[in-house]
Amino acid sequence: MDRKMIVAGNWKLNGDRFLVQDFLTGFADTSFTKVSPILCLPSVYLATVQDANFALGAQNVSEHTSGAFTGESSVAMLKDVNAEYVIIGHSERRELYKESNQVIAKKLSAAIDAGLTPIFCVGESLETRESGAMFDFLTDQLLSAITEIGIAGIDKCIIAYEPIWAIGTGLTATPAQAQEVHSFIREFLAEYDTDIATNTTILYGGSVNAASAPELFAQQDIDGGLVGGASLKLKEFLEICQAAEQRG
Ligand SMILES: O=C[C@H](O)COP(=O)(O)O
Repeated sequence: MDRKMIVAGNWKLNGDRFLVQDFLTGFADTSFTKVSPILCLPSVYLATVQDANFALGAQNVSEHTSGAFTGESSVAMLKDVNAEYVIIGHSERRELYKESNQVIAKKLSAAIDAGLTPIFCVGESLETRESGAMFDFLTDQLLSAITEIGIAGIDKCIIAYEPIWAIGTGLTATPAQAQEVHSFIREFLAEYDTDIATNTTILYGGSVNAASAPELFAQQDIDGGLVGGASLKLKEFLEICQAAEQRG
């Protein structure tokens, strides 16, 4: 098995340059060896980060390379400002900006072609879970990506399972609920390639905090977290990284 633990913070539309500076200072003396911390900042702050003890990610990217697409950033632009990762398919992008599985697949393709690592998000609503259609829904999300980028493309992604009902609600999936879906995702990938299934990093996201992280990260198929609200609090985010370091 070749999976490194990852803790990725997603600041969403939060933070300012002072908070960026606090994180640069707060991480300066850290020396994580088993976990890779990533911060997905609002894109305007990416270029302000130098010599960080964490990797940089963006929260979105255009599927287009250039042109009349007001407000968008291309993969090349993100690379220009040293982003190595980009969140693609977050449920907020799917819901609020109507990003379809097809558009998300094209974004994955653009990112991979440029050498950016996508953090590819999948996850169901409570309604879908309770209707019994959860695994079919997740299969559709995964399948549309594989159709575009192939299983070799998935090998270049980090997958994040984020049940929509657990995002920003304080309702964390239980470790068993999260493990069940992570295991399902790995089994789904194994139908294509067992090595890729074994080696793909799958993060859990949805109200992860310092208290819930150790038990979540102890699950066999959970390789870290995609952390929203708690990634804005330096001390707590460091504690979450530490929990992943101890599991790793
Ligand atoms: O990208 C992060 C997720 O949406 C989780 O956010 P949250 O930790 O605030 O629930």
